[in-house]
Amino acid sequence: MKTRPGWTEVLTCAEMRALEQAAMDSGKITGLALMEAAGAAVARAIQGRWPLPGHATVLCGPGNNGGDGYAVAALLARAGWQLRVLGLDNMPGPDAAEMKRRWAALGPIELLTCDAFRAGADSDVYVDAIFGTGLARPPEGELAQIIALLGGLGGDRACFAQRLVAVDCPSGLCLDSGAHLGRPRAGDDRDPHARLTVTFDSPKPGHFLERGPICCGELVIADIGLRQWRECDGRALRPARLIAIWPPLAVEDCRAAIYAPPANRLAKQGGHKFANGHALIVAGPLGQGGAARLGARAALRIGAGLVTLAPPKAALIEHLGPPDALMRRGVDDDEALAAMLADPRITAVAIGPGCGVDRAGALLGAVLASNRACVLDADALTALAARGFEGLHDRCVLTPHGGEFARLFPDLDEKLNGPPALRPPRHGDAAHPDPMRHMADLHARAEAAPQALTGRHGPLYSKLDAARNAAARAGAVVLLKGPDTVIAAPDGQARIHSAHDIPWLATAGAGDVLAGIIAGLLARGLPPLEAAATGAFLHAQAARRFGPGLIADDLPGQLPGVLRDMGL
Ligand SMILES: NC(=O)C1=CN([C@@H]2O[C@H](COP(=O)(O)OP(=O)(O)OC[C@H]3O[C@@H](n4cnc5c(N)ncnc54)[C@H](O)[C@@H]3O)[C@@H](O)[C@H]2O)[C@@H](O)CC1
Ligand SMILES: Nc1ncnc2c1ncn2[C@@H]1O[C@H](COP(=O)(O)OP(=O)(O)O)[C@@H](O)[C@H]1O
Ligand SMILES: [K+]
Repeated sequence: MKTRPGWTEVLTCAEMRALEQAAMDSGKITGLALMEAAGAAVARAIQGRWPLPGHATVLCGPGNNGGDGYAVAALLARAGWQLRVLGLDNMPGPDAAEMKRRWAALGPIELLTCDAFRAGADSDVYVDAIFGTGLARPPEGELAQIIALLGGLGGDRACFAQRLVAVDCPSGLCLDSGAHLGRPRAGDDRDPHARLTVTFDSPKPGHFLERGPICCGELVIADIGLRQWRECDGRALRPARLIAIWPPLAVEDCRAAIYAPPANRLAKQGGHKFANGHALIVAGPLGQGGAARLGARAALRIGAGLVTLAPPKAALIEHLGPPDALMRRGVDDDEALAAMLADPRITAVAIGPGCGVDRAGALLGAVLASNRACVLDADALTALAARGFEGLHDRCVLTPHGGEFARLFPDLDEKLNGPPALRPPRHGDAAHPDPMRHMADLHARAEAAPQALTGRHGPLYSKLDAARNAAARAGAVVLLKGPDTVIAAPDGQARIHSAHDIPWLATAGAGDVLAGIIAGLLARGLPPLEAAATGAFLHAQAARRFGPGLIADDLPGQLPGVLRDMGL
């Protein structure tokens, strides 16, 4: 999946509806104008990729997504394309009905059935405008079969994949979760794969989560004129609570995050190496030191002023090799660790990689009691699951992969990975009687009670819901790994980092490097959410820069190049 560069605010489907409604209720823009803008954006995207007019088949569903489809058909026809339009005989809302009427003045509408779809001549482009953000339950009957046909059922998926343009999303995809309603969460062969997906105003979580990046193809985010309703005196009306960071965070964001002098005690240290913080990486017993060394090397490379590796004394001998910049100090028990952490110049701790569950369990109390910014990974997470969350605080970053997440939050994992249960619609999911007020309410509620918004979700429980619930329960930042890494803070703020483009990052030890990068950034004084999000991004950039064949040892060495590429 490709998107335009820069960080991008993400809106849930309910928030998108509220925004659209607020704009329309202002009286300054109509729903029809928004739909015209949406149709024009899709037509432009098609013409940009297929410059010569050809044959297009447009499949229009029962709602406004279908309305967009009729608008696209009319624009392409006027540009010289040969159109075949299939639609339903329902009565859509007024804007979609107007678009349908406008198309009907230009050409016929065949009934959208499997037989009709199959019977038609081959097209250069297929436009999927069946369902968008309004999908509320699994597609059934004819429409489900047509969606399966688009997915290549009974034929060659490639037959459509390169020619399928999705309006907002490939139909059947839930744009709040990235899963397909009514189908296995892991996906199957019937998921339509688009070459191109054009979405409006902002991406939705489902474009980045689970099956979304695989099924959406290239993602185009089209401005349809809603910006001014998201801003008030230059401020976002709604705080940026959910941000996607794929591909690059804007370089400026990254620069600010990494090199702006942190407004904390570190600044008092002037240009001294301590101004860049001191990270302590706890290591494990003899023969298991590699993971912690990977993390320590990464913490050094990302710019922590000092990094100390702390194995048991008996294992010090294992760490005699490079890097020479790394300091080593034996730490045998919690008392020794507490004594070490009495030094206020140690600004962050990472514990877990290669630590051993028993040692991690024995040392965890001292780490948490020190109240330091810390990363809890690997064995520390297993120990935490056994010990309970007491002592966690809002400067802790937990970095579980799926298995560790299941140990820590079994009920949330069950909701995420168990049989999908559709939720009933909730307050705020439907149009609000006073949408302008509704947007202002969203803003106020987010500031006053941050958890209020995190309960707003789509029909399926998503990875975003799971990470947010976990962070709220733990009272710490949770970074839930995977090709779609979700980072959530206890106050409901979240980031999604999509790494679907770098499957080679899933290699032994990559997580240890990530823990080290985050520890290094925490040591430098970044707030936990930013350290985790920026760390996930830089980690992935290192993997992108190296390319296939990557082993975890290669990642720290790529970091200077990553920073240089960003002009840092
Ligand atoms: N929200 C916005 O700001 C804009 C939305 N636009 C378009 O409008 C779309 C959303 O429109 P709608 O809310 O009408 O939703 P959709 O067009 O996605 O479809 C929902 C319609 O299908 C029905 N439906 C839902 N699940 C179904 C199922 N499983 N089987 C059969 N029928 C089902 C619903 O009752 C509703 O009528 C967006 O995806 C986008 O394409 C654009 O026109 C521009 C602006
Ligand atoms: N399919 C994938 N594509 C890209 N990145 C992935 C994929 N699966 C996992 N990752 C990333 O690879 C890293 C693996 O970390 P982890 O599971 O802790 O491995 P380890 O314990 O071996 O270090 C994480 O950063 C994770 O987000
Ligand atoms: K669609």
